[in-house]
Amino acid sequence: MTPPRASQIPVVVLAGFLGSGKTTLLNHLLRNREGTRIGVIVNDFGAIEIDAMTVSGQVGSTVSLGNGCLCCAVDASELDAFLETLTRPSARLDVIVIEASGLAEPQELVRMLLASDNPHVLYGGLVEVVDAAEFGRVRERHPEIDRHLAVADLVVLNKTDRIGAAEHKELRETVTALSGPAAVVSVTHGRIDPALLFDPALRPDREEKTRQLTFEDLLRESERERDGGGHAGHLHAAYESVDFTSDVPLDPRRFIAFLDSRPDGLYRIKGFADFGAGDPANRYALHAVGRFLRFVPQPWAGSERRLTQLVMIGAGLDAEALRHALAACRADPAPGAPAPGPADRPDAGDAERAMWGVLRYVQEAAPVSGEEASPGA
Ligand SMILES: Nc1nc2c(ncn2[C@@H]2O[C@H](COP(=O)(O)OP(=O)(O)OP(=O)(O)O)[C@@H](O)[C@H]2O)c(=O)[nH]1
Repeated sequence: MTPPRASQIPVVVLAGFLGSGKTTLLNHLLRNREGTRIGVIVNDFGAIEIDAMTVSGQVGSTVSLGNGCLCCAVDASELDAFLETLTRPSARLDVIVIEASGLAEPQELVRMLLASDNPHVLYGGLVEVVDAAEFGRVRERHPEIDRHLAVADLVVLNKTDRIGAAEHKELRETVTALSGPAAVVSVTHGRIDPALLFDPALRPDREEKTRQLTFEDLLRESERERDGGGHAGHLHAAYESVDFTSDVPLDPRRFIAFLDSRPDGLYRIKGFADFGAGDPANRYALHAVGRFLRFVPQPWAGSERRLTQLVMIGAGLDAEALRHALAACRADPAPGAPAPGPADRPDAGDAERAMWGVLRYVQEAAPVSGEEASPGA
């Protein structure tokens, strides 16, 4: 039997004004993808499978950006057609990035993605790249940048090498105020940590140890040399990752209240939640990016240890406060009980009602590869 692949693929929208550094960031992701297969849709209306691009060594020049505007020129059905191709199991992609034209209204693209009826598409966030050195001038010419920042899930303040510390501080304050709850990371040359956008692939066919040096490795090597031999240490400087594990089930109402008021800067949450008596048969896979939240119930395996395991990724997170807030979401044991057990659980009706808040965000799992229509069509 073929091992099931992820049934839903995150689709990330990469936006930003002309010259802000979108292509640079995309190339950086391609060079540091660690086996993750990335599909890219660019606004010359082509869908490019990235493995072919990296192998050819033409990453930068192959992504020729047309003059068109993706969200105007590609109507919903065309975008759906590209996504349909790229989300097919045969493409074996782990993440798809749509690079929006410098002039595109990114919120249109986000709306199209959220409205897509392709069951394999999972919204992966809106990343807005900002040219730190040009922000003031761009804002004068294009006041709509405020609107773009307001809807972004992650703001990448790029080209910070071109401004001084005081200007940087002031700019961060302005951008943070405009972007509300979005995480803001400062970088040079688009070097965000790829883990902000996608997880390293856990691919069964990945030849991890024995593989040959690839072109991608060479590109990365030469980039390091250019940076003065330092390893890509700044990669990890820009974000924090906080994990939380509990063997006491979560109280669904408290957990939803936590999610509804999650702190600014928290860009992604992923993992699994155990709601105990709320749904003893399933764990709930959780995917949150920016303000977007989705649960997918998945049956517990018989022997599986019932745990809640969450990873939170963002910028400027207060790890202690987050863990504390999550600990407070745990279901209370019954008074006097030494440890929670089946007898302590609330009555079934109340437990079910408590799940209503969670069920608002539930999407049934998409079929896995074996159930798909033939891909070659
Ligand atoms: N100094 C400096 N230059 C950068 C940085 N990031 C990108 N650049 C340069 O900025 C220019 C524009 O970068 P691109 O990645 O092409 O920007 P883009 O947003 O894709 O541009 P469009 O396709 O025109 O919208 C290129 O010459 C990059 O080499 C940075 O952090 N610092």
